[in-house]
Amino acid sequence: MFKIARKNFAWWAVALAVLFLLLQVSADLYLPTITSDLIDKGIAQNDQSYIWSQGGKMLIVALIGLLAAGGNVYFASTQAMRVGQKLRTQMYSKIINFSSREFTDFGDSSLITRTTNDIVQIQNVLVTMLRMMLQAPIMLIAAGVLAYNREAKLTTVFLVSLPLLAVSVLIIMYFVVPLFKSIQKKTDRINLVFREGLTGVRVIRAFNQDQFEQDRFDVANKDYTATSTKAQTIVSFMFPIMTLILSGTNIGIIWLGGHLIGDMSMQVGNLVAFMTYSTQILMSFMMLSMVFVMVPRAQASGQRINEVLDRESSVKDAQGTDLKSFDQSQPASLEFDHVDFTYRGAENMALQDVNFKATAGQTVAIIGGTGSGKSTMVNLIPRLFNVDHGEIKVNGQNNASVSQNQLHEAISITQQKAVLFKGTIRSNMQYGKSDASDDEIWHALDIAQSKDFIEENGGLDAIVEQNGDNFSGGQRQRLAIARTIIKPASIYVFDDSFSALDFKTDAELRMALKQDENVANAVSVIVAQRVSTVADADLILVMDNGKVVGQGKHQELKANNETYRQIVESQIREGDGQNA
Ligand SMILES: Nc1ncnc2c1ncn2[C@@H]1O[C@H](COP(=O)(O)OP(=O)(O)OP(=O)(O)O)[C@@H](O)[C@H]1O
Repeated sequence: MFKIARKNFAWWAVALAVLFLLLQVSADLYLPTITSDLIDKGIAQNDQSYIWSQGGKMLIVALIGLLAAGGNVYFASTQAMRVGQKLRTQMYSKIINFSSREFTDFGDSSLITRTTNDIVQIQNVLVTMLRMMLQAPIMLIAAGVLAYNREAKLTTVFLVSLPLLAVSVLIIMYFVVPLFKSIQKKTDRINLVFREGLTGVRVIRAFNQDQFEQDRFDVANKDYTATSTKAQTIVSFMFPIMTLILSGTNIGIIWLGGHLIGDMSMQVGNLVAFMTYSTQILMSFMMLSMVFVMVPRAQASGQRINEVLDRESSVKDAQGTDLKSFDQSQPASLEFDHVDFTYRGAENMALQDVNFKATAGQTVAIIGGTGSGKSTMVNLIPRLFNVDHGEIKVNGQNNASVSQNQLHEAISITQQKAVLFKGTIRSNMQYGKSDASDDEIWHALDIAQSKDFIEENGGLDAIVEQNGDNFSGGQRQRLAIARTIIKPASIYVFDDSFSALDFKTDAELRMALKQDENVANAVSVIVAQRVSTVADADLILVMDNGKVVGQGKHQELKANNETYRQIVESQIREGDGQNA
C-alpha cells in the first residue's frame, strides 16, 4: 500500500495536507494553555477584561484550528480520490493487456473486486493516514510534553493507562487482521457467484435451478457476513475498552489532582489544562489504534492490487533488434510450422505438430469433433497464447517477432461467441474500422446477410443492447461477421461463426465473402462443424485430438481420410450434409 501511495501521490498536495494538519494540531495544543490562564488569572482574580480577551483569543485559535482541519481534510480526500482514480486506470490498462493465461490465473470476478472494492479500501485508509497517522503521533508527543511540564506528578497516571491501552489494541489486532484478509477473498467469492448467476440467468430458469443458485449465493453471502460480523464485533470492543481506560485515567487525574490542589501545590486551571492534554493523549492513542487496525486491511488490498500491477503478461512483445515489422510488400499468408501447444496444467497437448500453409485468396477450413483443438488453433494466430514449439508465420513473419499491436492490426476475428457492445449498429461496426463510412458499413452488412434485418430495425442508428441481447443468436453472429470483414486485414478468422445460420444463409454468406475485396486478397480461416460449410475450401484441415489427421480438398479427403469420411457420413445420416 505504501508503494502505491508513493507512486501516485501529488506531493505538493500532501505537503499542504501536512501543513494544515500541523496548524490544526498547534491550535488544539494551544487551547488548554489559554483555558488554564483564563481560569487561573481571569476567573480566579475576577478580571473581566482578561476573561474577554482570553475568550476572544480562544475563539480565534479554535477558528484557525477548524479551518486548518477543513484544509487538511480537503487535500487528504482529494489525494486519496486521485490515487483511487489513477489506480483504476492503471489496473484497467494492465488487465486489458493480459493474455488469456492471466485471466485464468486471477479469475474475472477477482479482477473486478480488486479494481473496485480493494481500491476503495486503499482510498479510505489514505484519507485516514493523511489525517490520523500524522496527527496522532505529533499530538501524542506534544500533549505528553506539555502535560508533563504542567504537572509531572500527574503523568504517573499514564504509566498505567497507556500500557493497558497498548495491550488491548495488540490483542484486538491479533484477532482481527487475519479476518480482514479473508473478507477480501470472500468478497471475490460473492462476486463470482453473483456474476455466474447473472450471466447464466436464462439457463438457471430453464433448468429450474433458481433455488439452487439462491442457496449457493446465500452460502457465500452468509460466509462473508459471518466473517465481517466477527471482525466488526472484535473491533467494536475497542471503543468501550478505550472509553473505560479514558474514564479511569480521568478519575485517576482528578483524584491525584484534587490532592495536589488541596496541598496548594497546584492551581485549578492547571488541572483543567492537564485533563484536556490527557484527553488529547488518549484520543491520539485511539486514533493510532484505529490506523493500526485499518492499515493491515488496506495492506491486504494493496497486495492484491500490486499482484495485478506487477504481473507481466505471459505474451510479451519482442525487444530491441528481435522486434520486427511486417514487410508490406509481402502478400498475405498464414503458416503453422510444426506447432505444439499445451494449456498450463493440462495433461495432454491441445495441439501437436500442426503444419500447414495458406496464401492470399485461399480459404483454410478446420473441421473436427468438439475438443479436437480447432479454437485453440485460431487463438494462437493472434498470439492469445505463446506456442510451446514451432512457429506461426503471418505474412511470412513469425507472429512472436512483431508487436502485438501490429499483429492484431493484420488479423480480424469473429469469435465463437459473438460479442456485441451496448451502442448502435454503427458504433459496433466502427469497432472494426473507426472511420468506416455508412456505405462501407452497409456493404459489410450486405455481405454478412444482415442488411434486411438492420433496415427493418431502424438502420445504422438501431440500438444494440448490452451483449446484443435484442438480437437473435444468428443475427448476432452475422453482425459480428460484418464487423470482422469491415476491418482491412491479411487474415480473417471465423471461429464457428456460421453455426447459428441456416444452410441457405450460410451458403449465401460464404459466397458473398468471396466477392469482398478485403477478404479476396487475404487468407480466410473458417472453423466449422458442418461439412457443407467447409466443402469448397481450398484447404481443409481435419482435426482429431489436437492433431491434423488429414489435409486437402473435400473430394480428396472424402476418398482418402477415414476421420473426414466418418464426419461426412454422420452428417449425411442426419440429413446435414447436402453438399457432401
Ligand atoms: N483455457 C483452457 N485451459 C485448459 N484447457 C483448455 C482450455 N481451453 C481448451 N482447453 C482444452 O483444449 C482442448 C481443445 O479445445 P478447443 O476449444 O480448441 O476445442 P474445439 O475443437 O474448438 O472444440 P469445440 O468445437 O467444442 O469448440 C480441449 O480438450 C479443451 O478441454
